Amino acid sequence: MKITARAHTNIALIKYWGKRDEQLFLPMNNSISITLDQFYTTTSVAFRDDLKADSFILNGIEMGGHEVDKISRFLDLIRQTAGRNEYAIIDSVNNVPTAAGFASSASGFAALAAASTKAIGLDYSGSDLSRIARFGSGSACRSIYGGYVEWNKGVRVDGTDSYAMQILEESKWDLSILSVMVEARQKKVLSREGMTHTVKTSDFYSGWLETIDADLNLAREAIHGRDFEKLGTVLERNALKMHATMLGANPPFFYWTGATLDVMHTVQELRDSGIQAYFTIDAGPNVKVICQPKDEMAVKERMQQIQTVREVFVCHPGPGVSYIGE
Ligand SMILES: O=C(O)C[C@@](O)(CF)CCOP(=O)(O)OP(=O)(O)O
Repeated sequence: MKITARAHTNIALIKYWGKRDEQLFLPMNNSISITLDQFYTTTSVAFRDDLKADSFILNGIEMGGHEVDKISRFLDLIRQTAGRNEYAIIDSVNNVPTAAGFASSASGFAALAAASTKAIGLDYSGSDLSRIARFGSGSACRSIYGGYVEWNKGVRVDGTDSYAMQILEESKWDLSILSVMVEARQKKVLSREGMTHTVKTSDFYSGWLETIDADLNLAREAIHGRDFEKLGTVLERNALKMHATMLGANPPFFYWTGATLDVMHTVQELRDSGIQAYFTIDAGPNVKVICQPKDEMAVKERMQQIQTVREVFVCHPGPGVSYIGE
């Protein structure tokens, strides 16, 4: 039976940057994110006993090699959990503008986890689904829920207590998340490699871990209190500290380009002019600018005036995973 699921991508406000267990995808620290309304992946899965291997169609193109292997490794876990051995046909469509440079692994693996568990007969939801989506990509475990989400790192060695929970549903606090796309220049260091290298070599990584609980507490208080200035201040500082750990790695590395800095300076100029806007940056040169809906138009127009900005996509808090059709 074919099952279709949809999951939306998320942006971390307090970052996941480093694993304590690479095999079990167990993070060093908790992270907090917002699920976005505009960017999502829709994935259909059908297990069939007449297939000789998994097949993976992404945006209408049959994938091969590394892409299929990644999916099959994840499906092996699903098959093992269900005690089944059939192969599957996976058909995935990313509603993420390619220019957006968004890591669609979070929405991709959350949608795949939801569709494949249901298709194989596992009735997973909530924490069960978040826990198994984590094995696809850490940040995917947060996309199971909508709105404001926290991934609890867990303390158990086997990772059974490492999964995400919703802090506040999407309809309870509307914010504007502007995805500001700039020219990508250098080869992207994937976040998985980047965080592994940082944990292993960065002189600044211990400072990151020492200050993360204070950041998490401030972010939780800000979300519960709908305190935008408090949330913006902590999320911008947290992103800068994450990127600082990379500068302390050996060899150092960084994702920013001149255009990234153009956006960062402009956001700070907006604040100097009285408009509350804050930025966060992940494993790439693009910047996400967060503001209140009342300032969205002014902030978007200012971003579009920056010569080195290619495009600006506007998002708001979005929903958790859902099933479509069947
Ligand atoms: O999203 C965040 O908290 C912060 C980051 O985006 C910063 F770049 C990392 C996301 O890492 P992910 O792709 O989930 O890694 P995986 O577990 O190795 O697949």
